[in-house]
Amino acid sequence: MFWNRDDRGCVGVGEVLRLTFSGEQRYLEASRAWREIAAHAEIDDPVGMPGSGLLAFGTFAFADDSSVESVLIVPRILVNRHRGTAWITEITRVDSSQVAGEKSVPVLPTATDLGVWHGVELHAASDSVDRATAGSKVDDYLAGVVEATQRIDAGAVEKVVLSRQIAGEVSAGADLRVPLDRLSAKYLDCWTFAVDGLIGASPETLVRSTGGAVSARVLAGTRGRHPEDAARDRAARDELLRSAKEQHEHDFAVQSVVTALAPHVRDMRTSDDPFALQLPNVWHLATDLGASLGAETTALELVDALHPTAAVAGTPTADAVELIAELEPFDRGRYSGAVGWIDADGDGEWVIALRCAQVTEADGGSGSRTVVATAGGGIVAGSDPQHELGETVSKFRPITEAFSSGS
Ligand SMILES: C=C(O[C@H]1C=CC=C(C(=O)O)[C@@H]1O)C(=O)O
Repeated sequence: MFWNRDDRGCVGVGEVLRLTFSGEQRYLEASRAWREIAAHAEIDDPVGMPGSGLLAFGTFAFADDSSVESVLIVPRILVNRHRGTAWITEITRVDSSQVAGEKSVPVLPTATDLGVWHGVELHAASDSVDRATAGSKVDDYLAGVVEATQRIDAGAVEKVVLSRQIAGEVSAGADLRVPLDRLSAKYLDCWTFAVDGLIGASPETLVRSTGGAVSARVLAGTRGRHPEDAARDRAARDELLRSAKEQHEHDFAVQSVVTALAPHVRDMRTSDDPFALQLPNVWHLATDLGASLGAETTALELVDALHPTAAVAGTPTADAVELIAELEPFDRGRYSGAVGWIDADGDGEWVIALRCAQVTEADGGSGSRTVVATAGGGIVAGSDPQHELGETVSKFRPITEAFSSGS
């Protein structure tokens, strides 16, 4: 397991506890279960930093009725760093499955060079391929966008986020630290993560809650980057900042976060106007939000209040979620759900699982693993299907490049 942004993050090794959740109450059930575990844990934490002591990583499904399970995983060993400070945490489980007096031997990870990587091309499904296992079809996506704009014109929703999938196979023995290393080296403004096979680098902080301070970064509104042509790149950024359509789409996302957080926080403040966040693959309209935690609320309870924001579902939320279920021909799984960590105080950092891929367990026979990446975008009145398709291509880039055979 891996969680890192620039000079802050941690690696989790092994697994002492795995809790699974599903259904509408998954975030709240996870929060309740975690409170219970934390209350009974004996913790020796001389570090006292965000993420020190007992911690669980989690990845949650987007949809209430997803067949993909949501998990909290407590690693056996945690290796953390926070700027200039680094520490190791060992977690053991003392219950009936462990004999009294039994000694658990810490297995510290040893540094090894990055291993074999042959690369994988991720593709949308063609007519002849089963879309459940090999991505969705581009034509289905384009038809979905057309249908969505018609529904918007008819007043069914104001905004809906539609996504599509691409897929590929990584060969047996492939070292998944290679794509992770590439993501983390390139996407410095993003949280790079690997939790239960979900690998990605997300720029969107759903919520961070540490020591009573709450923050979020809301993103919606996108333009592809043109790093090879500085003038064109600047023009794309300026056009994004001026676009009434993108500002409108962004406002929905900010409003959904402000409304959901308001009952749980005090002194909420946001940046005045959206700013242009520069990532290696795209420009995004971004709004940063800060607040103080109002009552004793865990980070997972805040996630429950926030999910799904208009950046990944739409407006109004319930109608948008229904339309997504109707127009997307696949289960999103953990894409656009929350991924992050929670500690024994209930503090945590959760990002929206974007720019990511789910890697399956190795196949028993061939040893290969399937990689399914998902990306989407907000559809509002006047959205153009080809433009939206291009936007998904830009949003897939972190994953297609990280998993490619190139260096
Ligand atoms: C839904 C995705 O991005 C969201 C986050 C930022 C910008 C978005 C947009 O401009 O549509 C999306 O709301 C995705 O990356 O799959």
